[in-house]
Amino acid sequence: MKKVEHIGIAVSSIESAGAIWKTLLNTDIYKIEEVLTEGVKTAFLQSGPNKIELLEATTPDSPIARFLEKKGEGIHHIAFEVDDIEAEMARLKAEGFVLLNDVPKRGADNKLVCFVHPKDVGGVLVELCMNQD
Ligand SMILES: CC[C@@H](C(=O)O)C(=O)SCCNC(=O)CCNC(=O)[C@H](O)C(C)(C)COP(=O)(O)OP(=O)(O)OC[C@H]1O[C@@H](n2cnc3c(N)ncnc32)[C@H](O)[C@@H]1OP(=O)(O)O
Ligand SMILES: [Co+2]
Repeated sequence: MKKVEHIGIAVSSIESAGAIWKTLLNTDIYKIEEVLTEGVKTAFLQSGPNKIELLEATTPDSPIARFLEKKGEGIHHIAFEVDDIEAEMARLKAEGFVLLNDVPKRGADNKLVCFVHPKDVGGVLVELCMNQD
């Protein structure tokens, strides 16, 4: 794993949470993207080398909708950048981690992603992501 690529934050509304984060970080949202397969709308802000991903549910059965129902707004996942997602998935699987998708799937920002179950990481949902370009 190379570095933390982004921190994902579940929000009820990108409009209202975005306003808070824009003021906090003193920067604008530079990209808004909907990922239909995850049932989410994402908004990205950059703070120095760090990236914040705000996630709003777009469907009632989205992982973000379920998370908001159970836990409310807050940190949803930590994403790590990897060079070779399939190799990293194989390594983690061999180490006994439960992966939430068997093959890499399309994420936001032109990335391939895979999630590791939070029950295997002390209650933290981990995302692996790899640039597609
Ligand atoms: C935009 C694309 C991409 C990117 O490019 O960055 C994204 O970031 S997409 C982000 C949204 N997508 C996902 O989260 C996909 C992976 N998540 C899942 O597959 C599910 O959410 C889950 C983690 C398997 C949980 O689903 P499910 O079992 O159906 O939900 P429950 O509500 O029943 O939860 C079971 C259990 O897990 C705990 N949980 C759920 N989410 C999280 C979380 N984010 N962090 C920590 N723990 C989480 C939940 O509290 C339950 O625990 P118990 O109550 O103790 O059983
Ligand atoms: Co993410």
